[in-house]
Amino acid sequence: MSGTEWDHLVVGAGSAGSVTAARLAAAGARVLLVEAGGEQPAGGAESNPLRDASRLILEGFNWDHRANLRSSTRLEDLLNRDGGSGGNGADEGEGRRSRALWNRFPYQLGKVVGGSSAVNGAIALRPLPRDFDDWAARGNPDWTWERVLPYFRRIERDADFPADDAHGGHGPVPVRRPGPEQLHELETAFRDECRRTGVRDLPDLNGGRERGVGPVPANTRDGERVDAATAYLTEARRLPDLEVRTGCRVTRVLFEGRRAVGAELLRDDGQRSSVRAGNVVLCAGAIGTPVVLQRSGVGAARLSAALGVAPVADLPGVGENLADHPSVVIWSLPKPGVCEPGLPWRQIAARMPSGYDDDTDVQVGLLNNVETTTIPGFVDRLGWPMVVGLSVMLLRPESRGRVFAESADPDSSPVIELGLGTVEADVDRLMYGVRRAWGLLRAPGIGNRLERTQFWTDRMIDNEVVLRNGVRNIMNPGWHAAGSARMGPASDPMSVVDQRGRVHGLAGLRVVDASVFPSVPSVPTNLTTLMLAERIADDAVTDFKEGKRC
Ligand SMILES: Cc1cc2nc3c(=O)[nH]c(=O)nc-3n(C[C@H](O)[C@H](O)[C@H](O)COP(=O)(O)OP(=O)(O)OC[C@H]3O[C@@H](n4cnc5c(N)ncnc54)[C@H](O)[C@@H]3O)c2cc1C
Repeated sequence: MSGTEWDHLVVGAGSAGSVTAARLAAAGARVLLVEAGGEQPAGGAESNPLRDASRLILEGFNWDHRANLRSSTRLEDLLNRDGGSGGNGADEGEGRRSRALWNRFPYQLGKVVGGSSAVNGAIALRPLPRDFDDWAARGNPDWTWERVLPYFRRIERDADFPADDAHGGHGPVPVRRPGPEQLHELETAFRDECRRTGVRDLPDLNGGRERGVGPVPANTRDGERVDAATAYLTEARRLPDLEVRTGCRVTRVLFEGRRAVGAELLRDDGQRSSVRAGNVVLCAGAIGTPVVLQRSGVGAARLSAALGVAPVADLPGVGENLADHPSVVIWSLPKPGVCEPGLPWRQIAARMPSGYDDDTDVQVGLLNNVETTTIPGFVDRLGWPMVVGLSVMLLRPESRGRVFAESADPDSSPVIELGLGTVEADVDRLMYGVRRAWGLLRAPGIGNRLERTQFWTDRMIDNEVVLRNGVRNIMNPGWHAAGSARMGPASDPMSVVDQRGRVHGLAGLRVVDASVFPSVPSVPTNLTTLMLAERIADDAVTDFKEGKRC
């Protein structure tokens, strides 16, 4: 290894990496931020498609990951293969059978400066206080609602509830909700029908209260997405000691004994190199981070052996406990003239009990003005140019999946198994939620504005068996991968990092991204990731100022 020794090497310039690198660099640390994707196109919405918050960005700036929505025996096949070391297990023996079960879902996370925050739906929802009760109950008492609230306030510049005890008014991320006059006729009808069926108004879905229907907060300015890099890195990149290196992947972390000392890099042009750093901070996301760890020998010892990499730490939780929010969307064709291209697509949502029990367990949201050409392959599946969806998202799924490297080759794809619906109660709750959403859809204010609905009929909704099968086969993830290197006490054998993001049993290595969530919160995951990064960055800055390595 040669060249500069950095104070911090931050891996991945997504939601967490942007915050972490900016905060460390502002504190005077020499920071190298390495990002596998490229820079964003310069300029506003005319030249930079990533600014357009009226749609998801699923092509051009993404990892081309494929996910299995269920689970398979593929990991067991790999581990049990005789003398296996780093091959492609799915083509052999048992693996062939598991491949037959393979259900490939495009899982296009962000691969660009800004990461997934640059391609996402720009929904800026905070979790519920009970989400953090759960984090604390899993051995993380420093992560209660009271303790994380100041960090949410630090992030936000809330235009609707500016700077009070519960909201932030001066942070780098603008948060804004549509006013009643900005709602589309379908959105007003959705809100009215929710009210009529007993769901009360909740003007602030971020205020900590659970139930209610209200406008969806978004991290947008004048309709343009404000991603984490725009919010945090624009200023920070003017600092002399922050270097952002794009088109460059970290293939593995380098260790001296049990201390991380740097990483191996692979540029898009194939050039390999290595860098040294006092601290390595993995912010490669809930898919990227566990795979880098596994290829570095940090993970289940049996997996290190199967991959043929030297074991550094036996941490079986690396890659396990992967969670995402399953959802079912009921798609309809609007009557001519009801919807318009380019209008906002997700402005109103309701948190409510599905009816499975009395728990507030689903979010039902209206997806409006959705141009099917903006989602790869969608127009072919639906055949309609413009659609309206009622989406039912399960807030706190119990099902878990996993992600693992099948080969030490950094060019091989990770195996992603989301395990959706592997716990039956998740399917049950979604079934009840779909019934609830169907009732809303059939209300005259909404139903009269729709031409027809895809797939579902009254008879199917009424039939228990048909509904269960439909839900099981139609449920999709939300691209909210989390939990695959979870935070928890060292006494929990499946936890990977402590409450300050430090990897158990190792020095010089932190994980700061959605992979360390102890459980997936009741909302899409961006704001929670930013909060987590703000909080751990505080610790990292304190260590740096005291001259300590982590
Ligand atoms: C399509 C989509 C829609 C979503 N919609 C919403 C929404 O509306 N609201 C919401 O709250 N959340 C949403 N999310 C989820 C949210 O954006 C993510 O949870 C959040 O951005 C995760 O942040 P992260 O820092 O953990 O990972 P990311 O932001 O994904 O950052 C990881 C970064 O690391 C880079 N990387 C990976 N591996 C390497 C490597 N080996 N070397 C170097 N760099 C590497 C990646 O390219 C990426 O830039 C959505 C996500 C997607 C993909």
